[in-house]
Order: sequence, then C-alpha cells, then structure tokens
Amino acid sequence: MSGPSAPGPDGRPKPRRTEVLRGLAAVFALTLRACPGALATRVATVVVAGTAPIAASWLLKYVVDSLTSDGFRVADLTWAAAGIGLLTVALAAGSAVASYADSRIRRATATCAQSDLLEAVNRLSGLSRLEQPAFHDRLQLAVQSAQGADRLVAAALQGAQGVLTMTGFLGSLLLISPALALIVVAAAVPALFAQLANSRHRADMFWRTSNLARRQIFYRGLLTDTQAAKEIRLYGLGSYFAQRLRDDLDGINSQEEHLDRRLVRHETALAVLGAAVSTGALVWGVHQAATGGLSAGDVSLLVAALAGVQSALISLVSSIAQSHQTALMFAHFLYVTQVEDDLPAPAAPVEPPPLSRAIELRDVWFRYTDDGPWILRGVDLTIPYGTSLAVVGLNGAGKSTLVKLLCRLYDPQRGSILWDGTDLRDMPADLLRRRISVVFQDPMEYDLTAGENIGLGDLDALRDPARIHAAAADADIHSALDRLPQGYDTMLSRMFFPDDTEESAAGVQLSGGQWQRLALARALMRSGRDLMILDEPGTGLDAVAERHIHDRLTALRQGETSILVSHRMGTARAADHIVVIADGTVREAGTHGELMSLGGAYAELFTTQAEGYAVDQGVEETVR
Ligand SMILES: Nc1ncnc2c1ncn2[C@@H]1O[C@H](COP(=O)(O)OP(=O)(O)OP(=O)(O)O)[C@@H](O)[C@H]1O
Repeated sequence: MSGPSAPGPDGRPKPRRTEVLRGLAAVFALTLRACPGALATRVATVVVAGTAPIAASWLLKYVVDSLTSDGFRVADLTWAAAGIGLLTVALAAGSAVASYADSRIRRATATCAQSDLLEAVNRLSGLSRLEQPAFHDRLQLAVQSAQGADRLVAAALQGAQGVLTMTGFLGSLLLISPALALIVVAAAVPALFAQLANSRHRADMFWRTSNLARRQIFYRGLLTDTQAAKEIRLYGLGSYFAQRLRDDLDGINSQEEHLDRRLVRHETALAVLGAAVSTGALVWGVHQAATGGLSAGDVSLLVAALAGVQSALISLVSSIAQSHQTALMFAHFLYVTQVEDDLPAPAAPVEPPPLSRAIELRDVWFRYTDDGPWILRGVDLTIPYGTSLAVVGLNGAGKSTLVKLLCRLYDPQRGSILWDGTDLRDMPADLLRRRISVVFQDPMEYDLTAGENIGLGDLDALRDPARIHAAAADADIHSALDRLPQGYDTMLSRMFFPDDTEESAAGVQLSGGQWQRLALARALMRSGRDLMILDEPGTGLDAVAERHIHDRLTALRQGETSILVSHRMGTARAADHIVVIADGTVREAGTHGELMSLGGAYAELFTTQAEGYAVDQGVEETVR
C-alpha cells in the first residue's frame, strides 16, 4: 500500500495522478482474470473493425480509378465490389460479436470486482475503519468504479481500434499529401487536452460530491426502511427527510450541470475545428483533381481518409479521456482493496489456547479516535477462569466498549489485555473470536429463516437441526419457533421470500424480546467457547422470560467464564464478582455482599432500583 494521497480542496485525501496508470493496469489484470476468452474475442473484433474500413477505401479507389480509365475489366471490378461487400459483412458481424463480448466483460468484471471489494472489507478485522466517513466515501466510489470497470476496457479497446484505423488512413493521406496528414493530426491535439482536463474535472467532482451522494442514499434508505417507518410517521419526518434528500441531490446536480456546460462549450469548439479542417482539405482535393494533380480515385480515398481519420481521432481522444477518468476513479477501488487492516497483524502470531487461568486487563486506556475523549482510563481487572463477572455502571460509562475490546474489535491505545498471559494483540483476531461467544446489546436481526438466524452462530452446524433446536430451547424460544407457519424454515422477514417458495410463504416478524432470545440461541450455538459475554441480554425480555433465561444461563454458565453487562441489579448480584465502571475506570469490585457493605456506587445503584420496586409495591398496596 502506498502512502496516503495528497489532500483535496476539502482536506480529504485525493487520488494521485500516478494512480491513473496503476488503475489502468489493475483493470486489465482484473478483466484478464474475470473473462480471458471474452477479452480475446473483443481484441479480434478490434482488429477487424480497425482495418476493414481502410481496405474498403482502397478497393473503392481501385473501382473509381478503373471506371474513369479506359479498358477496365468488369470481372475485376466485380471482385472488388464483392470484396467491399464482404468487408461490410465482416464489420457488421464484428460489431454484433463485439457487443456480445462487451456484455460478458461487463458482467464478469462487475462480479469479480464486487467480490474483491467485499473480501477486502471483510479482511478488516476491527471496526474503526468502518466508522470513518472518509472510508465510506472511498467505498462508495470504489463500488461505483467496480461497476464501471468494463468501461475502461471498452474505452481502451476503442482507443486501440482508433489507432489502427488512424494509422491506416494516415498512411493513405501521407501518400496523397504529407501536409494534409499533419493538419488533420494537429487539429486533434486541442481535443485531446480538453478531454483529459474534462475527465480530471469529472473525477474530482465525483470525489467532492461523494459525501452528498452517500447522504442522499441514507435518506432514501431511511424513507423506505420498515424499521424507521414507525418513528418517521409518528413524528411526521417524511417531508423533512425528503427535503434534505432533495437538497443533497440539488447539490450534486448543480456541480454536474456546471461540468456539463463546460463540456458543451469544449465539444462545440472541437466539432467546428474538425469540420473546418475537413472542408479545407476537401476544397484542396477538388482543386487538385481539377488541375490533374489527383485522380478521381485519389479524391474518393481522400474523402474516406478524412472522415476515417477524423472519426478515429475523436474516438481515440474520447477513449483516452474515458480511460483517464475511469482509471482515476479506479484508484478508489485500489485504495479499498489494498487498505491496511485496522488491527495490526501480530509479528509472531500465537494461537489462543483454551482458557485455563484468567483474562486480565492491565492499565487499559482506550478512545475511539485519536482526538476523541478517553473512554477507558486505566482499567485493571482480572476475570479468573470458570468464574462469572457482572459489569455494572451508568449509561455511557464504557461497559460495551470494554466488551468490544475483549473481542479485539479494537486495540487499546495503552495497556494490554491478556488471555492466559498472552496479549490479545499477539493473537489473530479471528482465532481469538472463535473462543468467544457474545450477545451484543444491539444484536443483528438477519432477514433469513429462523433456523439460519440461530445456525449462523456456528456455520458448521447450520444444517444441524438437533443442535439448532437445543440452542433455541436453552434460549427459551424453541416452542415459539416451532409454532411458526414453516417452523424453523419460516423466513423472519417482511422484505424477502425464501429462495424456493411462493409469495404465500411470506415471512413473519418476531417481537423485540423474541429477537433477543434468538440472538442468545445464536450465541449458545458456538461450540468450544471459553468465554461467554452477555451485553444487556435482558432488555427486551418480559419479567417471566428474564427470570427463566437467567436461571437457565446461570446453569449453563456453571464452570464457564462469563461476563454479564447489565442494568438489572437483581441479575448482576448472582455473579461471582461484580465491578462498577465509572469515569472509565473500575470504581468498585467485589461480591454483592462486599459491595453492599461498602456503601458506595454499587450500593446506591442497587438500592435506587430496589426502592423503585418497593415504591411501586407501596402504591399498589395503597390503591388496593
Ligand atoms: N463507535 C464509537 N465511536 C465513538 N464513540 C463511541 C462509540 N461507541 C461508544 N462511544 C462512546 O463511548 C462511550 C461509552 O460507550 P459504551 O457504549 O461503552 O457505554 P455503556 O457503558 O455500554 O453505556 P450503556 O449503559 O448506555 O449501554 C460513550 O460516550 C459513547 O458515546
């Protein structure tokens, strides 16, 4: 990966010019990998399309010269005419084959580029890169350029065809008049520079407007999202977001409009220049023919060469410009596919052993960005093997952040987290995560079947109904799933149908608490886990379900190392150890009894919650 690119006018990194060449080479390598056969076919059509017009113009010159001379042979002219006809057929067939090959190249490169991109994003083992707006801008442009990679190939081949045709016709013009050949080429030079400048401006514009483009996609998604629909209707936000979407689109449109006007000015001037050169050359040719300097066939060749060189030059110039623009855009694709992992890979990776001693946090400091506030400020904590730890604290204290660090979704800036004495930074993140099972505070709701939603917890068991049902039973959701229209095969989505079913098999939506139990079942699927982390598993559960699941989990956790983040003090009190996180540090640590007798933050949290229940109870008694 090369160093960061120079910043653009808005301070964000901008693709460098050398990246154009890298982009070109990369797109051809991609096409060669994606569809070598179609590329070879397309090259063959370029040769035919590039040379046939020249051969046809020479045959025409031969026919015209023969017709205007004495004693021509009809048979020879017939062969020449048939030759022109054959070339026309070859051109027509070549064009049809070319568009078929172009379609194949388009589909294959888009698929290959998209999967390269997704693999690259998937290789990022942490979360920080995905939380940077600039990275999302790059990603958006990378997706666009991945979809348009075939355009660069098409433009380059069109350029090659232009070169072939132009070389042939220029050779013909040189035979008639070297000066004329020079004038025709010179007329194309301003066009070349203008087109290159235009393509640079267009690539810059895409970069400048990428943030607006992403935002209007966000608003569009929001306005059509079923989850957002409730609040949007309740608060009457539809028109407000629609207006913001229109403002963003207006911003993009006005920049495009500015560029389009510039293009109109340039293209008009270039067309006038080209027409003037052609007219002058034609007048000169007619004059020469009248004075006997050129034959009638020469004039016909001159007319064909003028048109051929002009159109080949225009096509060459526009293909260079198009390649330039696409290659500049492709720099974003290269950036994303070659971006460094946000978690540095260990120099000497250590495979995490099955946990047997303890997980230790030693003076852990963490903040999400280099200039952001410290979220954890020197956390010291030991979680002995086989014990349960409850983490409590006020909103925003850093409890979920601690969980994410334990999963190595981020690395701490200072201090270390040790797994049986080995720093997590020395372990490949994916191997470490196989040893951990987590229910996050905001678990995913996959638009898949109920069985898949659970089976994703252990891909090897995705088609193992017995294990899936057992995990569902442990999470107390089995009977609810069993009662669904297609049981575990029911699609949990109102957006999609299962692949092989009719519309009548449309999916169902679960309640918030049921989704939470499903996430718990998914976490329980993970075989061979050493650490179970539950980040607020009870928030969406009813009191009966919470009690039931709590007892079940307590039984399941026996002998297992577990961490429970919870605001429900009644649930937290059962843990072997409890820590109170406040101001980014461990404020208090101990058992429930120890912390209560300490009379500090834990005792206050506990009694405040208990008093709430007691007051409610008192009110109920008064009402009765
Ligand atoms: N991805 C992130 N990027 C930047 N800041 C973040 C991010 N996630 C959390 N924070 C900030 O870190 C702080 C701690 O958040 P965290 O989610 O760890 O708190 P918590 O103790 O789990 O809170 P809660 O009880 O509300 O779940 C908060 O101030 C939050 O704004």
